Amino acid sequence: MAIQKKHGKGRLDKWYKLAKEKGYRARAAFKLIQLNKKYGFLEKSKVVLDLCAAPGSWCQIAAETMPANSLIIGVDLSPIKPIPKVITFQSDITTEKCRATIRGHLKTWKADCVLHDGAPNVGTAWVQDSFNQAELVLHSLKLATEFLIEGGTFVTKVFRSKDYNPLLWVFNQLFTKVEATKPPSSRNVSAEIFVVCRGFKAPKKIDPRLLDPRSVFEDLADPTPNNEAKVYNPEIKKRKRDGYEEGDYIQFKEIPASEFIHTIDPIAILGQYNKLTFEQPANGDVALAALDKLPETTPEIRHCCKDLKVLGRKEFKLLLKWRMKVREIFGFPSKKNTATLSEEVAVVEPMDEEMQIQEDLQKMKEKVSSKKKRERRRDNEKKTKDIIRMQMNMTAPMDIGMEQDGPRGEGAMFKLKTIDQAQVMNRIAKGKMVVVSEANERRERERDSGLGSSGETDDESDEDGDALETELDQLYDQYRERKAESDAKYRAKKARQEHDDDEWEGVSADEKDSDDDEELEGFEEESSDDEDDAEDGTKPLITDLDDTPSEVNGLSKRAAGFFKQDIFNSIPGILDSDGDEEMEVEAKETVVEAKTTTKESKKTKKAKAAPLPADAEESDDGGFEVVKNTKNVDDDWEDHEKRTKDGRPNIDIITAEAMTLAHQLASGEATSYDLVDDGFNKRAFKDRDGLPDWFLDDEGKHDRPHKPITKAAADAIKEKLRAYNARPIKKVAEARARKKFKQAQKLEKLKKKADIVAGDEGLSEKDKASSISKMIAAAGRKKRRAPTKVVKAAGSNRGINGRPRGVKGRYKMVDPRMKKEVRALKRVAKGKKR
Ligand SMILES: C[S@@+](CC[C@H](N)C(=O)[O-])C[C@H]1O[C@@H](n2cnc3c(N)ncnc32)[C@H](O)[C@@H]1O
Repeated sequence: MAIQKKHGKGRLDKWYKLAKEKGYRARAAFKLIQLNKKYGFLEKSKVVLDLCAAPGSWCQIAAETMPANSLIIGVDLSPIKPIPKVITFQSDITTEKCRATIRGHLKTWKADCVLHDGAPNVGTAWVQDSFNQAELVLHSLKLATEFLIEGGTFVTKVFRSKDYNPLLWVFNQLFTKVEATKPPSSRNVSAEIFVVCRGFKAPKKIDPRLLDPRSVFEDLADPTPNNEAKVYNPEIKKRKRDGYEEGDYIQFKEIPASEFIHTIDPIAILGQYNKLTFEQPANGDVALAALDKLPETTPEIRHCCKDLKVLGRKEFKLLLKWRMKVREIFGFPSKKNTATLSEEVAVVEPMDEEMQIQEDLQKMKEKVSSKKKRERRRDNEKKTKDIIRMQMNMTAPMDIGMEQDGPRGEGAMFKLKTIDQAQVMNRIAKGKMVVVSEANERRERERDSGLGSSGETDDESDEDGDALETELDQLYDQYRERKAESDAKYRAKKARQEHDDDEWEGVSADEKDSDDDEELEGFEEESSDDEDDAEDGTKPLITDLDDTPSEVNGLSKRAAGFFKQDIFNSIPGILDSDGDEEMEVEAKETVVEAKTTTKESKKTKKAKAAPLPADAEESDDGGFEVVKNTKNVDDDWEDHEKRTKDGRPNIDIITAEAMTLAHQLASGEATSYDLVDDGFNKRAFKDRDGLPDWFLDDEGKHDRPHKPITKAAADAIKEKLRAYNARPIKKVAEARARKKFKQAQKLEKLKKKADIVAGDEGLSEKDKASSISKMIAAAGRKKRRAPTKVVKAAGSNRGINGRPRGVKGRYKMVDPRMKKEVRALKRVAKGKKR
């Protein structure tokens, strides 16, 4: 029997349990049941030969299904425990002895059906096994051709490997109908498939080559594996249900790091293996030892080598660069070497002067253009970094480009303008990371054109690295895209991210639309988008900055911006708010945004919801419209909440923070305005656009204001919780109450009876006292339960389910066996011996 992990995942599935229940020796029984259900070969057969039959579940099914007095012969390498109506013996089906034994059992009969469910023992040494599955199938087919009757059926298990097609071809030569099928009980992860060959042609002579593994399987030589495709195009990688690839049975593969240096296809190694090892083999590896000692083999490199499957593009690049360096040190041919070599070998003919000048000119031109491109790339990278920094609140938008334009940042605005021409600022204003991908795209285009980073550089040593990077970037991107196609989790994550982005854009529907447009339209068409935006009234960030007058009411631009916040609107004299509608609109949006993002501000507003409307309506011009908006949003969800009779929201205070807040409000220590103010904290206005989820999740844990709590509030909450916990469970409380009620009823009855006895004039005082005490004693006595009736499970009561006829009250069914068992148990308990 094949060695299988007894408790492996999925091993104890429903078929396994069903087989146990039904008394079949293996879950494989269901495979034959299902195959037979589809093709119905067993019912028609009188003689069946089961090759590789241990432990014998197929024989069991055959014995169950075939007509009475059928002949069933089972053979296996492993012994098979006797099965009624089945002849079994132990033998190797590939041997002559086995063939002779079968012949002996069959005598002159022919088999109607030959079954084969064999699998070479799959253990650690399966690879070394002399017979692989396909060969075993061919051996079983050989026996089938010898013992099958004309028109008979051959059922075999085949593994979907490169040998599958040749096998099918052979079957088709010998049978009229060949069908491959996978019964439902066969595990999806298993590469096995069953081929049912019907209508044996029984040719008088069979070409021996048809049954010779060498000639059958040699035709399809292993195609050269495309390892690069395996790494970057996983869609052509076989799925797990097809089993392991031929000759590739190990999941965890490691290879000496020296091999990685040696190989001409390093990407293949990175894609195929899990680990690059520095461990010395038994017979020693000088190259590996040298590699291990090289200073270039840094701890980081070693770390990367430990698990190749978790590496990203950066680490792959690192390893490839390391390989190149080491190859140079070892003197292996590299691109550089080859170039110099070919230069040396090539016979250089002297050029005439004009050609020389032209060539120099061309070279200079190329140099200049590549330099420009490099600079542009650097600029883009810089900008991308700046934008990310800005989005992470590490820098203000005004700082962008300052480093490039000198300490005073005079040219910063011009730099921003340059960005604006490319509609970058628009996107920044919308809080998208498109800019980043745009920069990437541009870089991509540069690479595609064969220039950019892969072009010539001043520094020769960069050249190889850049080319490598470009190539790797492209391959890695392809790889990720393909992975995304096959990886549902990744797709879902990506979709979620995109969805999140949309939600952010959703602050204004127009923005969303225009964004969608942007994605559809090309880069050059984007200027029209800008115009649309301007029409929509959504001003790009750069225009806002320019539009702000340098002095407002004698305040500087920044100071004016600060005092334009809503909070100062109600204070007369700070800023003339006339004509500042735009700023108000912006402020409103910001508040709504802050509300949606910050749970804290939500909570605060929830607590404060009731008194707000009055305040909000009080002043129209003081920027309280913002609060009005807020209220509307709050109302939506508050309507769903329960309210008390006086219309106030029914809020259960369950945290110490909320209790402190409530206490402060009640005692007048804090006002509702303070709560609103608290909502406008530094965290409320954080721009979280484009930040990775993991970062936001982590930040979310700590990035919220910690409200102070008072000891009294904490004690109050504790007390509240204690009271909650002290409450008994409803059912227990009900039972207790019922018991109490019954007792009270009993007492009442007793009192009445005692009164009657006491009022009886015919009784002496002594008699009265004794009868009352008797009554009390009787009431205190527990009612005796009616004894359990013992019913013998015999006669009409034998094997019945439920209450026997004519028996009321508690009963117990007994049978003679049970009596004996109970007695025996008692004896054992007493320590007696029979
Ligand atoms: C999956 S099990 C068969 C299960 C069987 N059909 C049942 O229903 O119980 C595969 C069997 O093939 C047997 N086998 C493998 N190579 C064999 C060989 N050369 N000759 C005979 N049996 C072999 C193994 O011993 C193993 O018991």
